[in-house]
Amino acid sequence: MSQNMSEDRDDGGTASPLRAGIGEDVRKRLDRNPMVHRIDAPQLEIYGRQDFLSAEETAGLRAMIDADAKPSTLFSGSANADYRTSHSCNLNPWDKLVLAVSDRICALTGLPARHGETLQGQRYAPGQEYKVHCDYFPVTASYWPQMRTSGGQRTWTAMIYLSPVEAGGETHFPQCEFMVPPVEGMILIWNNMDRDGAPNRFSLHAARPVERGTKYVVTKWFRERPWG
Ligand SMILES: O=C(O)CCC(=O)C(=O)O
Ligand SMILES: [Fe+2]
Repeated sequence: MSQNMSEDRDDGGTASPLRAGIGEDVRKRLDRNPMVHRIDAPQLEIYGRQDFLSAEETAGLRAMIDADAKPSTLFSGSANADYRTSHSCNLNPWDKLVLAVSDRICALTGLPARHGETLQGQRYAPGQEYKVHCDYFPVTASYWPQMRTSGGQRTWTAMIYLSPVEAGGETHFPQCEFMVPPVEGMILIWNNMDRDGAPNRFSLHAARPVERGTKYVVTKWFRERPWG
């Protein structure tokens, strides 16, 4: 393999001033927002904010998910029957509510709208889960060259809980030894990169199986460059 090819392939997997700068900008912005609290995890930048959406907004998004959700696939497109057992869908980016929620996420984080992927909705019935994974792209994946030219690496993830869950359904960060129980209307925001802008293995996470109730979330993944 030529030097050039290996540089191409490794671009998303190494330290990067661009990604480090994005991390710092968002961190500074969230740190000075009194409504936002930093979750105490020394190896991971992760924040929460309660009441990010109203009950009317969460109900509206749940209805959109119920109308469109299909069995979830993995990013790789692989049919992995028991890895991600939820139902999911991309939400219509031109819908008024979806636009308002996306704009609010961008205002909170300071991240540009054009770096954000389409808001994705997800629903978990009892027993359904999303096993441990990282949201950033592995540069060894077959789809990486395509991702690299369509916005590059994923940096921050913003996820909003749209329903209370009676039992189970926590978002678990096993490398950091904590989990977040779903609270309707709360947004969780974390940086998938470390301080140097390299993929952070401490961002590994899972959606634990729902035990009782139904869990709904929306997720927005942000790229290091404009997406598309
Ligand atoms: O549902 C959750 O708690 C986590 C979802 C998730 O990991 C994702 O959408 O990338
Ligand atoms: Fe995830």
